[in-house]
Amino acid sequence: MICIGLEGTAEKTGVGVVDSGGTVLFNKTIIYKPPVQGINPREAADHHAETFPKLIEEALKVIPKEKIDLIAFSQGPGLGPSLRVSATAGRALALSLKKPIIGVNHCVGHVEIGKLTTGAKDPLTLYVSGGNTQVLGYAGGRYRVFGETLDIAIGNCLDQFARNCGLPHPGGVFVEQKAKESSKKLIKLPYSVKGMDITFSGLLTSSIKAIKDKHEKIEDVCYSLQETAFSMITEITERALAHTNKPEVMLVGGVAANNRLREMLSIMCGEQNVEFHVPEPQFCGDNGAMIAWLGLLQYINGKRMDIMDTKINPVYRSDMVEVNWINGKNNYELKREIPTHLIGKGAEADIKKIKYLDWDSITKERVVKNYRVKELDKLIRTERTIKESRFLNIIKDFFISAPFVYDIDKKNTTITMSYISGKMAKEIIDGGDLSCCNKIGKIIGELHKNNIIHNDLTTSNFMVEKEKKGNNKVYIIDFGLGTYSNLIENKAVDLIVLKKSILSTHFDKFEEIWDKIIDGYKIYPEWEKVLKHMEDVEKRARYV
Ligand SMILES: C[C@@H](O)[C@H](NC(=O)OP(=O)(O)OC[C@H]1O[C@@H](n2cnc3c(N)ncnc32)[C@H](O)[C@@H]1O)C(=O)O
Ligand SMILES: Nc1ncnc2c1ncn2[C@@H]1O[C@H](COP(=O)(O)OP(=O)(O)OP(=O)(O)O)[C@@H](O)[C@H]1O
Ligand SMILES: [Fe+2]
Repeated sequence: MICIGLEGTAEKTGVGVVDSGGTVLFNKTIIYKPPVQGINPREAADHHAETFPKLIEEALKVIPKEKIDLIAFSQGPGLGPSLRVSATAGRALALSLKKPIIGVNHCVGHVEIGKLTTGAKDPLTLYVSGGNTQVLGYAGGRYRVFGETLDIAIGNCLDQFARNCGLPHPGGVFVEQKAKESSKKLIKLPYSVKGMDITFSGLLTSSIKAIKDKHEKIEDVCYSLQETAFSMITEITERALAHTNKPEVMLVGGVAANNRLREMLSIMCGEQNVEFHVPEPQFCGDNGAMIAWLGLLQYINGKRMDIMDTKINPVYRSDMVEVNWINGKNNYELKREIPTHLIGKGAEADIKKIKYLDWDSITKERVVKNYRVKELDKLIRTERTIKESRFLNIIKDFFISAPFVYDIDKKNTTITMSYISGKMAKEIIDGGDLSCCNKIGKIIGELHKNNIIHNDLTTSNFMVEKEKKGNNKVYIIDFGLGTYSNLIENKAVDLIVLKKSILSTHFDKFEEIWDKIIDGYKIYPEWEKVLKHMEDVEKRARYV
């Protein structure tokens, strides 16, 4: 079976032809370059209208039209005017060739072409492009979003920065070039990570200010912007890896072309002992082959679409797609392995069990992250070690259960603390016992009452110990990203980070878990305000 795929979600027009054996028979992309300002959606759509007929004709010269069995097009997400042209081109082609049509999700297309061309089987995928920044992994019939940007995409950040500084489009390419010419002076820019999620708008504003107000050299700002932004995305990928224990990482999307980002991820994967995959450049950015391949996967496994179903969807999320082409709970049973001398290995730290005096204890050592430049790495590890030990001490005043800090070694960024003999809440919940959820909510309510924001709330950061009476004692751990704030906004984001991690990890029991957590959270008198504000933040962001 042979499928022709039409890609036109933004400013690139792509046509690809793929057969059901996974051979790419044709793949060509033409990019519309806006003259000065950013992409004008109408002009991009005009570009598609002009370019699709030419590219389709070219493809059909290589693969005669009689051999085409299926037409696939990118249904979303993307810019409305662009999507409408690609859908119209798809429908016209399907009618004229009298063949079936299928609309596919662009983001999942990136993942599937990546798997096809790299051989990755069950990767945690970092998808970085002009419109999206997501950490995706397959679980229970869908690609789950473990982490994502809470504001703009990384590619958009690089493009907007470039535009503001007079560099051409696509900005990412020119930022990479300029960064190479830098004397490697690292300018301090906001490093904003919230658990497995991330934000870029503060980083964008500060980078532009560094040029315009502080008159820093553009090469040094490009270098610092790359080092900061890519360290942030590598960190959230590593955190999602520690959370999911996937055995492979794959990098896809237009920004995957960046050599420094590839280098960082490859170093991180080496240190986590998991495989790293990245497709060849033609399959990193938007392309027609990815649309054709995903169309084939869905069609062969029984998905059918009427013309009526081919309406575009500009906010089509990756986790909305029902995956009908992967069998079983997980298609690949291998898991990331933690070295035997450790009891835990998170995104930041190695956890070892030791005896301190006579007590069962652990050391949490924030190990050197070789993917980050040394000065940034040292700063982050030191800051977080100090913060974590402070918060662990402070919260004792509020009767919140957490490990006792016995010792801090700032030089080696290591904290010695009491050992909690229980299991992670994640495992307990996975086992069907939700009795810890209410207490989790209470702990968060107590923190927020005292204006403490955790910033990494996941079910891996709560531990549950069974007490003799059969009760559960719930502990909170891992305060390295914590901050003080009385802003409802920050409390809302704290809960959104938790909500999204539960949606991706405990998707089949989400409602039940969330209701119990919110029930507990109601000990915080302003809970209603926070929940209301969560809705506003969710509406404002692109992820709903
Ligand atoms: C929805 C869809 O239209 C959108 N597509 C998209 O963003 O095009 P894509 O080809 O995947 O990525 C383009 C982005 O990739 C960046 N880019 C390209 N080469 C780069 C490089 N060497 N370094 C950094 N960024 C680079 C560009 O600056 C631009 O922001 C998406 O996938 O989100
Ligand atoms: N005091 C403790 N007692 C027992 N086990 C612990 C303790 N602290 C941490 N662990 C185990 O080690 C794992 C990793 O710890 P922690 O979350 O503090 O590390 P991290 O590197 O900061 O994680 P993250 O990936 O969230 O950044 C925990 O999920 C837990 O299983
Ligand atoms: Fe894309």
